Amino acid sequence: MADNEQVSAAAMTTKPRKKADRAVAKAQAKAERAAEKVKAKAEKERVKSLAKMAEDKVIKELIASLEVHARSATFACGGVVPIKQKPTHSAAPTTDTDTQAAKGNAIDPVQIRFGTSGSGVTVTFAHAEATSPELQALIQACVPASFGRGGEEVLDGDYRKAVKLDKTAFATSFCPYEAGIIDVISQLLAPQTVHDKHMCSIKAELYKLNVYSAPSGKFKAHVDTPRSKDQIGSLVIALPVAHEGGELGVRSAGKEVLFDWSAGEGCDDDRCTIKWAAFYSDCEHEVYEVTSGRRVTLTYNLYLTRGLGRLAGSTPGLQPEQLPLYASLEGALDSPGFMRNGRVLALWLTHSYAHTNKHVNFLPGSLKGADMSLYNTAQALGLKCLVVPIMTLEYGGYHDDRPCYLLHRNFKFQRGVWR
Ligand SMILES: O=C(O)CCC(=O)C(=O)O
Ligand SMILES: [Fe+2]
Repeated sequence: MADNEQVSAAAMTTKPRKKADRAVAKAQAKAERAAEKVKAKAEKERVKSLAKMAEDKVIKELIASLEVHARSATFACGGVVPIKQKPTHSAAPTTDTDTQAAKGNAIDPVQIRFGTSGSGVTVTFAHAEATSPELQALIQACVPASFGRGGEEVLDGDYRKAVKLDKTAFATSFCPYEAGIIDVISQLLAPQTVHDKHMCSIKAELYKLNVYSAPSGKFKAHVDTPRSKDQIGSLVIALPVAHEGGELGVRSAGKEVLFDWSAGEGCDDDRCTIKWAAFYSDCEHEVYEVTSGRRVTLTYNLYLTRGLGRLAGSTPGLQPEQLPLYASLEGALDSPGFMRNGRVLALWLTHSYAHTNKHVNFLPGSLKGADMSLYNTAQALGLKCLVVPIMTLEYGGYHDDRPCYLLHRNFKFQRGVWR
């Protein structure tokens, strides 16, 4: 009995021990499974972070390429148009300007008429003559030039020292279309490519006549107030009047282009020219101080209008396939693992747009310079592109302080956020 009791006690003690062992083994197995899971997760994270690093590298390279693209793109252009001179008995033409004039590109001397009906005055700009009585009378007829500050027109000689005539106060024989200037601007600032669906053209509208005189005639750094939502830029025509200084500096993406129209740059009594510059509305620009003489300019507002469509057989000037950006973007898209899940690649635009006005919203047709060639490059690579304004948090949407360009093979819009 005592033995039996012992056996049964042993049996009783063995049973609970087996149960405990099983529990330990179960816990061990669970812990092992958990450890394996953690290991697998860590491995997955490692692979994911390697893929992310590879993708980040591709994106970094692409961004560098986009920055170069933005910096090297055209945001301002300019040129020289010779003025026809009275025939002389001098030797055959030798300079570039003379050769152009001989080829028939030269325009008639520019006339400006102003004054009240019946007592009007005509100034003819055919020589770099800063002292003619007619020019003096023109300057007398001008009034101090104001500029926009905080939504108001203000006069502040420290910021802008110039006089002006509004377009209602004068007439000019000069026509930027006839001079071939609008053709050049259209090609350089509103280039069209085979990939464009919407043809656009440029319309120039006379705005003002300005005179910046020495000493200290200037207009400090500013961005022009757009005169309408479809304004794309400004055109400045420098009439042949002798002066020093007064260079026009135009800036975009950290670069400045300087237009120097002072004497010694090809304007004297024998070879007289019109000089011009055009730039996008959102470019900061500045007229440096005029140190001698007078700088007389006509300004035009440039608007984008819908064109008539491509003429059969015409060859567009821009071929995105030849832009360095094409190779970079193609390389990024071909990289294994780059946005495999079909996310959106959002790229900031270089220029600003009046995108909120539905009536004149030609986007993407109205994209400027670097932005248009980016759009066309993406299209040439078969990407679906959208130009989309990014909302600010105040309006309940996705926030960032820069406008956004979006492109990728597959993209979708979810809960107000591009993913
Ligand atoms: O005369 C120039 O070159 C530019 C003038 C200007 O910036 C303006 O009128 O807004
Ligand atoms: Fe300006």
